[in-house]
Amino acid sequence: MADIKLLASLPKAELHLHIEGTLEPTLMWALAKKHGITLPYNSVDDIAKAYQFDDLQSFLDLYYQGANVLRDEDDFFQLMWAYLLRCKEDNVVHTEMMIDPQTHTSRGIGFDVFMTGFTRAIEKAKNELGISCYLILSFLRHLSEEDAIETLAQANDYYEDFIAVGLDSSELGNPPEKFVNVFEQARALGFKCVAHAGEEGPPEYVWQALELLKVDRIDHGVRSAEDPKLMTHLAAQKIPLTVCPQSNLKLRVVNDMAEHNILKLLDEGLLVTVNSDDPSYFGGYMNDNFVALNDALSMSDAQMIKLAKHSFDGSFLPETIKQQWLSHIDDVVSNRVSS
Ligand code: HPA
Ligand SMILES: [Zn+2]
Repeated sequence: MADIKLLASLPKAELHLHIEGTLEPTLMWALAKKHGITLPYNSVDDIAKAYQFDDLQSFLDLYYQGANVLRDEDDFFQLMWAYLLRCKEDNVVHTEMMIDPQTHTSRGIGFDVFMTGFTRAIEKAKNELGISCYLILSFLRHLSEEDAIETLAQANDYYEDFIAVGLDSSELGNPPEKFVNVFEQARALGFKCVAHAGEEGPPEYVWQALELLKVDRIDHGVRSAEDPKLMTHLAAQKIPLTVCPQSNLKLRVVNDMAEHNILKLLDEGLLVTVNSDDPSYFGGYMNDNFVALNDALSMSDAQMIKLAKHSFDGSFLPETIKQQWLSHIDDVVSNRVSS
């Protein structure tokens, strides 16, 4: 069983986080009141109680409904700032966050509104909390590729604020091959690429994300374990998998945390990382996910340290910065051993 005091002392990066999924019931309630929006809940407690899901789609329905309270620049600032304060608590020093622009543009809220709020909070976090942030423009895969292409064009004035493009929402029936052209355009513009694959979808979707979308990492990817050839490929190419344990449990990708395969993937040499996905909806932020794994699977200190190191290895940070954080982790570990 890993030492939880060690967890707090390890710097970590978060690589799979949807900013709209950090909307806590208290903020949702306050923003609904501010904008005169009627929610289908009677209290803040009622909101939290509604977060029981059967699968990905049942979650997405509430997630898009919740995002409807985000209306003005300050709402987006508050959302981002609250998450970055939580990062500080968990010793998350770097975060690469997905934004779903179509969730907002489809409601008539433009990039000028949400990007201004988000970047104001990010700048404040850089200065006051010492946290670095990258943004990932994520396309909603239940919508058409034309819609994704239009969204990429609309982001034109904000390209320098994004490091990558991503692909999220309803996976089954919306395979990566649907988005070949928009990912090709994004790569030509210099963006890194990520995609959700192998969460509910089969290993074939992970292959498509790698071979057709040419992604730099896979979000989730836990179903890769069903394909030995894919496992060998992921290990050999050091493709990061951004795994989200509490999300997998809440969305019934696994039936029991004790059945989660992340440590098996780790021990088989894959570059797996721990992430919170949509922490407000799934019951925990970064360290909560580590604790849930540790409680169910009793990870070793060595596994915990490796997962923290992988979070930087799998990030889009420049090599020099990655190395600084990796040696920082070595220092934390050796000080602990010697004290
Ligand atoms: O885990 C997820 N999967 C797919 N789409 C999402 N959008 C937010 N979270 C998720
Ligand atoms: Zn996700």
